[in-house]
Amino acid sequence: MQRIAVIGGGTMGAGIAEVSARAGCDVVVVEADEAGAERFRARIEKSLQRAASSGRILTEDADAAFARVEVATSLQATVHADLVVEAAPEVEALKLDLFRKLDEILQPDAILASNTSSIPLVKMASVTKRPDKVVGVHFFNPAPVLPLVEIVASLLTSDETLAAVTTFAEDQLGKTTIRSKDRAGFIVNALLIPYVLSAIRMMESGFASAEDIDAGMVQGCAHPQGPLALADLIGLDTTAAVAQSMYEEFKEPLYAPPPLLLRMVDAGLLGRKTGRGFFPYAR
Ligand SMILES: C[C@H](O)CC(=O)SCCNC(=O)CCNC(=O)[C@H](O)C(C)(C)COP(=O)(O)OP(=O)(O)OC[C@H]1O[C@@H](n2cnc3c(N)ncnc32)[C@H](O)[C@@H]1OP(=O)(O)O
Repeated sequence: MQRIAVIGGGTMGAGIAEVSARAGCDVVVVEADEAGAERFRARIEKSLQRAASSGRILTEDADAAFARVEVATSLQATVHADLVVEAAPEVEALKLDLFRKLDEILQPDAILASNTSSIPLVKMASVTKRPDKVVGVHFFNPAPVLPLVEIVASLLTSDETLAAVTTFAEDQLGKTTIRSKDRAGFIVNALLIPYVLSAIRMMESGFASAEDIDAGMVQGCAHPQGPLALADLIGLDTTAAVAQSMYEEFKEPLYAPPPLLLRMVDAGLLGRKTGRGFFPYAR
């Protein structure tokens, strides 16, 4: 697949655009407005510079990847895409609206994928006239670094669509794929989110400090970062949204977002992206 469109140039969208451009694809990123487009440009430029300065890619390859990425503020820019990856915020109404509009714009054989981590794919498929071409491709943050992509089939996804996105992720992007059924949280978040929520409850109850909880998992279990730093990386708004979707699907109390997490989201303490979450970050 050569022409890739990414909807949303936030943390995940920018990472997906970067890995696609580095793989030689022509990428168009659609942002809501010019300010969002500017933020996206700064984000991808910083990440490519980081990859080049650490020697992971050559400077000329980083420059070439940057040149392959175009930014637009209208969905119409996706008209020639072979594959669209929607990476908008985890808000169901927003995603359904995007899928409805994209379905009208795209060529009939284009695949419409979502990077959702928790919203049922079949709901997005059902608002289009191409439910067989709607599929989940779930990347992990930071997408340029982590090798995994979860491929999620809804009850209506065709085998051809699954094969096409698996080939794209594995052969073009060089990622490893795993397959999940269309259940809130899929494989990784179904395991990860209860762990992160347990750490938040542990802190909220005064059981241990944020520093000690994270040190416990980094020093005691060799995790690359502790659960609270990880929540800050994922974004506390995204963490709460994923937890809420999983809770709504399974009614399992362990999935319910704890009050501290909800209050931090209300306060705009969203983690790395706002400079403060469980820990402070230089911006
Ligand atoms: C909720 C969603 O639906 C699903 C999810 O995304 S769940 C979240 C999954 N993510 C994780 O679990 C992340 C776990 N943490 C990690 O892997 C590591 O801590 C980390 C990669 C974030 C940082 O690694 P660490 O060694 O502490 O820091 P650092 O040395 O700065 O970075 C390691 C490499 O990653 C790169 N990197 C780190 N953050 C990056 C970013 N945001 N963008 C691009 N590259 C990044 C660095 O350039 C560095 O590359 P190099 O070794 O070639 O120079």
